[in-house]
This record gives sequence, C-alpha cells and structure tokens, in this order.
Amino acid sequence: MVVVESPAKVILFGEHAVVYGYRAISMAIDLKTTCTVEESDTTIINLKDLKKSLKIPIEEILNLNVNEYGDFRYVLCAIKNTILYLLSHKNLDLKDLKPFKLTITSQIPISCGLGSSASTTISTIKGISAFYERPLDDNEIATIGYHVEKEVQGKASVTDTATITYKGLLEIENNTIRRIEGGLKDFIKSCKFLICYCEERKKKTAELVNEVANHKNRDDIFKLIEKVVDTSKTTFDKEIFGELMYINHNLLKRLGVSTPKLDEVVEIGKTYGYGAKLTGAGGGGCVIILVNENKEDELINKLKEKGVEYFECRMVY
Ligand SMILES: Nc1ncnc2c1ncn2[C@@H]1O[C@H](COP(=O)(O)OP(=O)(O)OP(=O)(O)O)[C@@H](O)[C@H]1O
Ligand SMILES: C[C@@](O)(CCO)CC(=O)[O-]
Ligand SMILES: [Mg+2]
Repeated sequence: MVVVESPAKVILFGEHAVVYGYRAISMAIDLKTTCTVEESDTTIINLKDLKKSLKIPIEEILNLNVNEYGDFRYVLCAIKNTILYLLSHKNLDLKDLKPFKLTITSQIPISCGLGSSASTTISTIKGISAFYERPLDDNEIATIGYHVEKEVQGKASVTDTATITYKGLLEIENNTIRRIEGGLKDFIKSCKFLICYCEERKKKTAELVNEVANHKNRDDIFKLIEKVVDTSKTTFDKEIFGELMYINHNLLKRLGVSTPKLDEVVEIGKTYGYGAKLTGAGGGGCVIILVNENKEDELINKLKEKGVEYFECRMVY
C-alpha cells in the first residue's frame, strides 16, 4: 500500500489576477490531504469525505471526459494525466497497468478557497506515481497538476498546484514560480493568521474564474491588485500588510467574487486585526485575518459572537 500526503494553500495576494499572468503570492499551510493506493482486483476510487465510490476500468479512465464525473473529476483527471505521462515518459507499459483501489481523505474544507481541489490532485498524482513505482520530481508533479486543474476548470493558474507541490511561500507571475526566502518569508513567519470559514460556496472555482473572465473592467482591477502585491513584497510592517490585504479584498469585491458574509468577516478582521481578505476563488468559503496580538481577545469574541469557525494556519515549508 502507498500512502502520500499534500498540504493546503492560502493566497495572500493576487488571486484571479494571477490567471491572466499578473503577480500573486501564496503559501502552503498545515492542512493535509492523504491518498492511499493499494492492489485490487478491480479499479475503485473512494472519496471518503464525500462518501462516494466509483468502480471504473483503467481503460475508461484513460479515455474519459472528466467533466462527466462530478466530484470525481479532479481525481480521475489526475489519474488519467499521470498514467499517460508515465506511459510516455517513464517506461510504463500498458501491460503494467494493474488495477488499484485509490482512497482520498482530507482535512481541507472542500470548495472553501484553501486549494482542496489542487491538494486532491497533487496527492493523487503522487499516489499513482508511487503505486506504479515510477518516481516523479516536483517539477513533473506540479506540471501534471496544473494541466489537471486547467482541463477540469477550463482556466487556471499554476498557483494552487505549485504551492501545494513546492510548499513554502511562492511568488507566481505569468505561470512562472519564484520561491520567496529571507525578508518577506521571515516577516510572514512572524505573523499570526486566522482562517475563518464563512459560508458554503454556491459556485465552484471554475464558475467563478469564468465569471471574472467576462468582467468588463477586469484588467484595470488586476493592475491595481498587482500594485498591492508589489508593495507587499517589501512591507515588513503588520499595519501596512493588513491594509494591503484589505485593499486586495475590496478589489476582489469589485470583481464580483465576494459576498456579504465574506465582507462582514473582513470588516471584523479590519477592526479587530491588522487586516483581512477573502482567499481563493471567493463566492463564499474563507477569509484570512492578520491577527493584531493587542486585540486578539476582542477578535475571537467577535468571531464567536458571529458564529464564525476559525483556526490558526501555519506555513508549511
Ligand atoms: N476531500 C476531497 N475528496 C474528493 N474530492 C475533493 C476533495 N476536496 C476537493 N475535492 C474536489 O475538488 C472540488 C472543489 O474544488 P474547488 O476548486 O471548487 O474548491 P477549492 O479548491 O477548495 O477552492 P480554491 O480553488 O478556491 O482554492 C470538489 O468539488 C471535488 O471535485
Ligand atoms: C481563483 C484562482 O486564482 C485561485 C483559486 O484558488 C484560480 C487560479 O489561480 O487557478
Ligand atoms: Mg480549487
């Protein structure tokens, strides 16, 4: 039996703009997805958290249209793309394709902006690679993962899959990846962030990304978001960093991906913390708050008063 894990992610600045090549900053956080792959008489996919199972021949997986499979689409697309890559690049032969039982379990709340799809995708890629004993390096894993999210969603950046693969703190620009070390990373490690689960999303990332594509002022807003990203890279002051988060949130609000509930929690983060913003595709899901240690008790009391679930997130690197 093979057991592999992948973390979650939060986007500190630049979501949605990054799909069009603008800069973004994201970080891997300490929630994980676990993928187990074991020998089986037939190929079965178990999505434990969704309480769903699917028996499907490998031959069908290699030829499927993933978007006909609902919640299985990321896992099936990851299996398909990984096996096709191993067949063409790692001397795997069709006769080697023994059936398997693949099981996914995750700590990451689903469709909340924390990269649950990307973490599911990357852990599946790693699981299939290990099961067929064809090791992949991080670049191969991240590349396959990006193509999976793009195939499922129609549009995607490398942000989520790269962050979950390489971990740490990354800057993304034009789908290229730069690992951030030193100043900003040390500053981020000195910060305390709370992730607040605000509400269930009514739309998937794919839908939200496609809605933004049709926004008439999207590029003007993206340019303003990129100014926030660039300022944040040399800002080692929590007051200013929190204000930049708030500015980014309001630009995402102008893009139409926030909700009244997200805005309400962001305002709490702005009043009782240094700042806050939605994280991920939006449309519901989570807000990230930069904690002001001097007002932390008031912040917690306010979140509890509003019935908002929260947890402290820590960078994984
Ligand atoms: N634990 C899981 N088990 C199986 N499939 C999962 C799991 N978590 C996520 N998925 C897949 O990912 C989909 C959610 O992906 P989506 O991109 O909409 O949300 P997200 O990745 O959590 O948010 P964001 O992309 O904004 O970070 C689910 O519908 C399902 O197909
Ligand atoms: C909304 C988006 O920017 C981040 C989703 O977590 C989409 C992407 O980058 O692929
Ligand atoms: Mg996703």
